[in-house]
Amino acid sequence: PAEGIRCFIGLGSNMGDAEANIKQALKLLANTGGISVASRAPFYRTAPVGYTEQDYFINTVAAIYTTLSPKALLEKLQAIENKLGRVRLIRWGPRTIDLDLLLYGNELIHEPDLEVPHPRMHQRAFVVVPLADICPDLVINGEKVDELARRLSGEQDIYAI
Ligand SMILES: Nc1nc2nc(S)n(CCO)c2c(=O)[nH]1
Repeated sequence: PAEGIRCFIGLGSNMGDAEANIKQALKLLANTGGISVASRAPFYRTAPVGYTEQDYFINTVAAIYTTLSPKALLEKLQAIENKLGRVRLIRWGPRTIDLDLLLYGNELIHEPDLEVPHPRMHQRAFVVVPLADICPDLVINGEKVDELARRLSGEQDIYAI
């Protein structure tokens, strides 16, 4: 059986070969001590939200189990972003890879450098739609994630690829 806490990670890329970047990030994640990748959703092409003057993204969500603490897990995610050449030119701007810690078990974490559940995840089709693919019974912000996915995908451009 998988060991540790079940977490959900959002993966996104809109620079370079986005699908290859995400596949590489998943491989690095699976090869990280203290992390096992349990499942991932299909890939989606998604309209940029937040900073919209940029290309469409490829997004997915993965379920992992980890024995790492939230901070240690966050450091591993950032290390993978750096390894794949993440350059922060414009905050919210284009990126080769983005790994967001969405959920860490049922924990609520409010620290300057870490907020879990991710504060904007319930507003983002690019998170909620793939999340509903792998865990439709989750409840986010008091709403079943599969209902949230149906509602948000009617408002934001998102295409299964
Ligand atoms: N569609 C889409 N829009 C985004 N805006 C930001 S910021 N990001 C980076 C993830 O927080 C994304 C993204 O991954 N996908």
